[in-house]
Amino acid sequence: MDDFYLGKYATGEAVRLCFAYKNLLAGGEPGSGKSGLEQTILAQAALCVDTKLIGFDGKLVELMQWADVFDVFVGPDMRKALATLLWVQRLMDARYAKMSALKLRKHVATAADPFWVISVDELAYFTSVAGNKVEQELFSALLRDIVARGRAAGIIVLAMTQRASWDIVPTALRDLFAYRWVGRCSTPGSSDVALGAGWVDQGYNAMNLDPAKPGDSFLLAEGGVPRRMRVAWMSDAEVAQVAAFAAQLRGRKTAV
Ligand SMILES: Nc1ncnc2c1ncn2[C@@H]1O[C@H](COP(=O)(O)OP(=O)(O)OP(=O)(O)O)[C@@H](O)[C@H]1O
Repeated sequence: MDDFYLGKYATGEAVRLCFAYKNLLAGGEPGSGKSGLEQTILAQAALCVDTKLIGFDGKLVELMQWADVFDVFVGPDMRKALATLLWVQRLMDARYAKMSALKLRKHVATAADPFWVISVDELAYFTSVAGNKVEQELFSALLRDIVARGRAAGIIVLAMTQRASWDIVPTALRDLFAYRWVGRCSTPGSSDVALGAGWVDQGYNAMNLDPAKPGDSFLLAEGGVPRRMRVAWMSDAEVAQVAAFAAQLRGRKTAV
């Protein structure tokens, strides 16, 4: 989980990020390249033997190719979504109890006690479309708790959203993400919601990204300054090949 390749900075350097103990928020209008980013990350996480994966896919489109790789897959099913987050919260609490007993500040991931990567696509589906208001609020509260406390316990959240707006990504949630990525947005406000307030005024405005270049984006990594980048792209056939190999690696299915 410590050296993932995501694409190239505008300067030509490779974008490499450590995902151990780091969460990522990705926002951008439809077609801006969020799925490309998500697939690139999942393709690498799926090949890590000390990592388990949970996919939330309200649209049943983006993550279906990883269905045989996910340890838990949640489609458009709010009850399963909530049950899954409650299970993750219990796992997190149990890990904290163990860490506290062993006087450890971080969970040490092993194949037997791995990292859990939770990919949520699309955040707004579970917080404002599916289920009723009480369920949506519970989903938001559980996810916020997991993003806030999960890192040290080896639980990593990747949250994707087309709707980078304050109601979907409140500041208190956004600020918990060490990594923030924004693809093209239709308003400067959305750009700031994803990256952080004030970046548009400093010239980092995702509304100015070229809509003809999906994957063109800004990446803010841990308190730095956003950097322009282009996400690497994997075709459906390439994703299918990696997914089949990862499934085989995980003892699920024979690779094609
Ligand atoms: N990094 C990239 N390089 C080249 N082409 C890309 C890249 N990212 C996306 N594309 C192209 O743009 C299309 C839309 O991208 P993608 O599905 O990733 O957008 P999205 O933001 O996830 O959209 P939605 O919110 O509708 O799911 C892709 O099908 C692909 O053709």
